[in-house]
Amino acid sequence: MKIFSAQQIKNCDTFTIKHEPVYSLNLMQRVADSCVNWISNNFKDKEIFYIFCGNGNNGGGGLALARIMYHKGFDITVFINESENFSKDAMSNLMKVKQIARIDVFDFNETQNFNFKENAVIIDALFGTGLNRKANKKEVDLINFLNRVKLSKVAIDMPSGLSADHMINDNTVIFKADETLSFQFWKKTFLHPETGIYCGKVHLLDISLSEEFIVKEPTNEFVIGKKLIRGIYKIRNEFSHKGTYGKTTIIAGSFGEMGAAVLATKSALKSGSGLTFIVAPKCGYGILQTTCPEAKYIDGGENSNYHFDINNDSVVGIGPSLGTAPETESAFMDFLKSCDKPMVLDADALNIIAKNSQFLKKIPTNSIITPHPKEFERLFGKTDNSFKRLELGREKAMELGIYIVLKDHHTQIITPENQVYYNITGNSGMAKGGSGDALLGIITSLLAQNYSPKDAAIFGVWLHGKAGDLAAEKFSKEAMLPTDLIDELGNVFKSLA
Ligand SMILES: NC(=O)C1=CN([C@@H]2O[C@H](COP(=O)(O)OP(=O)(O)OC[C@H]3O[C@@H](n4cnc5c(N)ncnc54)[C@H](OP(=O)(O)O)[C@@H]3O)[C@@H](O)[C@H]2O)[C@@H](O)CC1
Ligand SMILES: [K+]
Repeated sequence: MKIFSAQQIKNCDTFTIKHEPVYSLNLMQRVADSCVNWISNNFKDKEIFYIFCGNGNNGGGGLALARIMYHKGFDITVFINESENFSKDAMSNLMKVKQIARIDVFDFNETQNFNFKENAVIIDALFGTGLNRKANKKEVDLINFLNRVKLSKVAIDMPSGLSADHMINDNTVIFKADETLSFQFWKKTFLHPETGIYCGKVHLLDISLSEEFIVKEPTNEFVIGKKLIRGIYKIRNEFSHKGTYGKTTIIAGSFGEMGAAVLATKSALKSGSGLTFIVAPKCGYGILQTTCPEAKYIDGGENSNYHFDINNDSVVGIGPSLGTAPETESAFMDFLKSCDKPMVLDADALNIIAKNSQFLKKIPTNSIITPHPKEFERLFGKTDNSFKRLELGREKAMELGIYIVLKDHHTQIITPENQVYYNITGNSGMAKGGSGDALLGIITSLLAQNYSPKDAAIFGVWLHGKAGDLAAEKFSKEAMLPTDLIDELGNVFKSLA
């Protein structure tokens, strides 16, 4: 799914209006209809709606929504800024609302003394993608006031005050929505933690904008959708044997932290690897042979790994709980110098490289690194926010010729071709030690099965999140464990096949 900027979305609206063709007022009606459908289906216990409408087309959509909802039997009150000029389509919808005697229309000034009823819903149709200035005092006061009212809140297209494309300033005032009903496309700001927090749950409504425009318009930012995953996923060939599905070698674990090796190995086994090896210290031998009998054990040292005796034609995933003992560090660096095949690196493998940054260039081209924000910072330096972090990630992925899986609520896969793929599967139940180890196992296993590094990273991150969602459904976000996530991988594969 492509991510477009506010300007590209505007161009898409204009193109659709011209080429479908459809009157802009009718497109606005379509927008409102799609919102009414969603609201009728999802707010069955709500009757009273307070709709706050701006003067541009976001407000115009809100006014159309007010009329349609009124005719469906909802109790509607509208708030507007009477003193400002309205866009043509907003004015046309305002006139229609004013003809309905039973819809009360108030000025924003009257909000503070208004008696809001319980169990009602506030709808924010103040600003959408068109906002290109700071909100004025009247608007800021209104948004601040609405943010204090304790009712359910729905934003139309975007929470008002948010930009579609950019990070916000500390003093920006933004409507805080529980649900955001947006049209057709994810906006970049919905996907970053500092700005996405204002959106609540995002629901994309299809308003049939021009497919021709969408296909042709270039972008280098995407959201990973089902269609992309279905294109990547390779059904297993029945005429095959274990050699068909590659060799995976996990290098992980140290004394007291053998769980990381178990999780990474199990994940590799459970995501289809033909043959799986685990290089781990002797102290973990019993644990690994018991928990992962399908994997072949390779001795990596006494209490930590310091000789990496790997099968040359296998794909390596290295790092979980490797430790940073001096003998491990020097063995790892020798290993890195000797490799030219893409591998997957996480955790202590990245921490060791961060301490010796000249080794960044030794990471084989087309490898995949999977840092969380702190590991990213250790590797590449501090940035002010997640938008700047992503920009730095793009520079580094291009410079080093590697894939960076930047772990976050919406993990970003950054390619050396300067593309970014945001993942939207997964949940806060995965914010637990061990989740990253499972991700390393999955991605390494896919790479070993001949998925390209780009596909392995995208598919691996998506699978991991999807399995996490199934585990959360079963056990709750609080109680689910990375082990439960690994157990759900099978159900995700079943849903794809
Ligand atoms: N084409 C369509 O029908 C479609 C429309 N869609 C919907 O429209 C939204 C974008 O609408 P948009 O560009 O009008 O700006 P919008 O986000 O409301 O910003 C608010 C500020 O803009 C200004 N303002 C702008 N024009 C003005 C005017 N003529 N007359 C007066 N003011 C005007 C004004 O600011 P000011 O002039 O005071 O600086 C206002 O405060 C989009 O998010 C989506 O909801 C789509 O869903 C689908 C197709
Ligand atoms: K809005």
